[in-house]
Amino acid sequence: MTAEPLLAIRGLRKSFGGLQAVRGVDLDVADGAIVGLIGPNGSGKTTVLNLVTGEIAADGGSVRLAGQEMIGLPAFRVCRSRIARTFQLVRILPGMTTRENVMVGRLFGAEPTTPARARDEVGALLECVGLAARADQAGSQLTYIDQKRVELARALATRPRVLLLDEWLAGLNPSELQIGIALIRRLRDEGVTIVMIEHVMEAIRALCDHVVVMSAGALIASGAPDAVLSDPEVARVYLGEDDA
Ligand SMILES: Nc1ncnc2c1ncn2[C@@H]1O[C@H](COP(=O)(O)OP(=O)(O)OP(=O)(O)O)[C@@H](O)[C@H]1O
Repeated sequence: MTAEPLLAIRGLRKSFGGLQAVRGVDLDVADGAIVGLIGPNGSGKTTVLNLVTGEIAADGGSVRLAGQEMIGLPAFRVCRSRIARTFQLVRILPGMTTRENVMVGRLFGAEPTTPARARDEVGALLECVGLAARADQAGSQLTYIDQKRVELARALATRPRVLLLDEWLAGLNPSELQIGIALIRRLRDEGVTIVMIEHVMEAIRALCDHVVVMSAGALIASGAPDAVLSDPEVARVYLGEDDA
């Protein structure tokens, strides 16, 4: 752990009408860590990501990346500040090819470059996520899993320091899951700090240095994966809501 966390979330709040979706969340993410964000459906996990990335406006609180405040910035500025994400329900550009989708990240993220250079550079990312053979295929023709790979490559193309994954491993078969786990580990080893929302506990145990649990908009537990996943209160919120 470094003295200053790379990402420091304090008192983050968001209500939708009368529903308090996020009620005062504090979270430190150390540089180089993989942090797991778990909890039952509707507990507020994706809303935290939406607040961090500027996709929706917070009611209160602070999100600092290396000391720089993100709250109040539009989403594209958060991205250029080096926070990137994938979406729970994939959002690729279906009329563009795989390569063009990833180029969008390179052209509009941090340190944007020319289209010609972006075209050359994204080749390595397509290779990294296993999409080199489908570089020129239309996004609309890709399988769901390949669309998830496109989203990951596009996020990486923006050159993030912090990568937020929203159930990126969901829906993978057992061998794809092992490949996905190895890929996330490799990204961390290459210097990307990762926060991952995930229901696949095998992946949480395999990857995370630290796990935090949300229930009804609040953090109810945090710590090392084995300790958190054996916490009776954590089991209760999952099993009680039939949601593990
Ligand atoms: N834009 C919105 N407008 C109204 N309510 C919302 C909005 N976004 C989220 N919510 C509500 O806020 C609560 C938290 O939702 P959120 O998607 O953050 O949960 P989650 O923990 O990510 O769940 P899941 O695991 O199902 O993705 C839910 O009750 C949800 O219906």
